[in-house]
Amino acid sequence: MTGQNTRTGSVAVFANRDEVSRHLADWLLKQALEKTDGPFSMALSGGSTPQGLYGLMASEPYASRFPWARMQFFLGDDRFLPHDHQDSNSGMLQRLLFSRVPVPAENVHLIPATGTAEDAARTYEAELKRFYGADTFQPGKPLFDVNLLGLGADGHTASLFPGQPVLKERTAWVSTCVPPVAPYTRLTLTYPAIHASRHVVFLVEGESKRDVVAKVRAQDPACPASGITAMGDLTWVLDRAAAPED
Ligand SMILES: O=C1O[C@H](COP(=O)(O)O)[C@@H](O)[C@H](O)[C@H]1O
Repeated sequence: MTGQNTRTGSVAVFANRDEVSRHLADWLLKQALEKTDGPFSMALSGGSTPQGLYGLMASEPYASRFPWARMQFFLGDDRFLPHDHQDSNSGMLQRLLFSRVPVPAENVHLIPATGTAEDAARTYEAELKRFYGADTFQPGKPLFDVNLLGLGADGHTASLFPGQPVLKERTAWVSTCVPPVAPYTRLTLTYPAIHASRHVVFLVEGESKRDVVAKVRAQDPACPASGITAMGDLTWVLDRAAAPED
């Protein structure tokens, strides 16, 4: 399965998870090194799928090659939990990546876990706006160079869950979401904030995701991931197990 469609994007399929991680680490390194006219900003996904990639980025030869001082890291979503909780995406990223590479602490922008979830959403949105330098998105000026997204078996991406009010959000950059089908209150980038990306990359692995990949690629409206668009390009990076048959 390969090909390009303006809305659903291009697809790259790799033999296994290690090859997926290696491809993405190489591609991210190239993107980061080529961006010399300003910081290289990324929104990172949580969950289990990207953990191999994060571990690889923190290992040699990648750890010595990434221009960490020029990289700015944000999260696409998190569970509203203390960062040292085992189910916190921030905690996972700290353990696997940020604590193992020389990225300046001020370049790591974790979603706050204090106050109310609503307070945390507003605080994170203000941080994104400070970084972006404006309160509204400007045409042709992405917020993120790369937005890495995962995909849940129910079609959620980031913490945009099926049937939730957050799917209708067109103004806020960050919102709360309380999915009835998944644990924890979530904070998530909204559709407009994800759209403001030079590259959106869906990273999906495993046979259990094959059907939902096919649904999203067919633009099934029941899957929140079907609503994802990008200012720039959208790419699917899959292992063979997750790739629908042609
Ligand atoms: O809840 C979440 O789920 C998705 C998918 O996670 P995975 O474990 O199936 O890879 C993830 O992309 C998101 O960041 C996370 O909070």
